Amino acid sequence: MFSRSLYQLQKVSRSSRLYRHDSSISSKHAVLAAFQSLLHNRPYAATPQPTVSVSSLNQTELAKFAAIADSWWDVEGPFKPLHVMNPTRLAFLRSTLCRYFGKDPFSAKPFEGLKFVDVGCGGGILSEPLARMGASVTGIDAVEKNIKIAQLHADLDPAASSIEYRCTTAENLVEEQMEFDAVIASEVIEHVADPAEFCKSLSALTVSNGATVISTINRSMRAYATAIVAAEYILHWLPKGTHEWSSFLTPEELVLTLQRASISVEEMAGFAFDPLTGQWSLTDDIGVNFIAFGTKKKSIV
Ligand SMILES: C[S@@+](CC[C@H](N)C(=O)[O-])C[C@H]1O[C@@H](n2cnc3c(N)ncnc32)[C@H](O)[C@@H]1O
Ligand SMILES: [Mg+2]
Repeated sequence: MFSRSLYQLQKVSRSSRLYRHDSSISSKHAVLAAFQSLLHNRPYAATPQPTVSVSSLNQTELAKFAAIADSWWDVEGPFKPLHVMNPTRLAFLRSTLCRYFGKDPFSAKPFEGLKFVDVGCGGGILSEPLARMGASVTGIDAVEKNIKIAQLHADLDPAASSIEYRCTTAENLVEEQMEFDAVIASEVIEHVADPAEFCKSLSALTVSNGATVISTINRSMRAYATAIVAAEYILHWLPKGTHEWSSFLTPEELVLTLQRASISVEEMAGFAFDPLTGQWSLTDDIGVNFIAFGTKKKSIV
């Protein structure tokens, strides 16, 4: 019910601005720069040749998380939306990953025997339940304070204390030649310096025939109205300035970016918030918050 065929997504992508042809773009780097400038709504300059960033770090974004790191486990604090969204994203992860890896979704530890990395894990809100579901979890974050808080919290629960937390980046783990059955980056890609390079790192960390899962916010007018204006300025769920609308990716852009990084998106779902119950649920509507499940097939390059 929640799946969308890649064919449908590609059809949408073909009509999107990512496919516009510019004859002044000749080299691979220039194409990448043009692609990035389109993603960020920044003007594209053909010369001089840009240096391709190898770091996913955006220091301004990291400072925002460092400033509120003490509140990761305050369920009424600035990370409340992540706490409330947790059961819904876990339902998607349980269903897609169990189906893909041939695991029983109804067992107590459905992810037993699987190695996951939670990239941009923050205080470990997602890493902990994944570990309790049996996965061998590595949680990484670029902010040292986040990792310290994640470690302290995980130490309170023997079922979560197996998580290996490290203050590092996806690209550093690639250099260490680490690989995982599933690479998960939830609510992170909208905060990185270079989404295309970030996706390449996530792909490199994914074992051949493994899975990559990304959740983020759509660059839609509805997302501007709800995820920024309502959540930050009216309801004060998040500190003002948490999100930059221009840093969001549309689902079509995410699919294309992952495809260029050898990850084929096979399933997508939206998250819908019900203001009456205060709960999130999975939906076909990917207009605001959405999550994509992809796989790394040997044949795609
Ligand atoms: C919105 S939080 C999401 C936390 C966690 N994934 C969750 O959903 O509960 C984004 C996190 O990504 C981290 N982050 C941002 N850019 C990063 C990067 N380039 N590499 C690693 N972590 C990064 C931030 O420090 C922050 O903890
Ligand atoms: Mg975010």
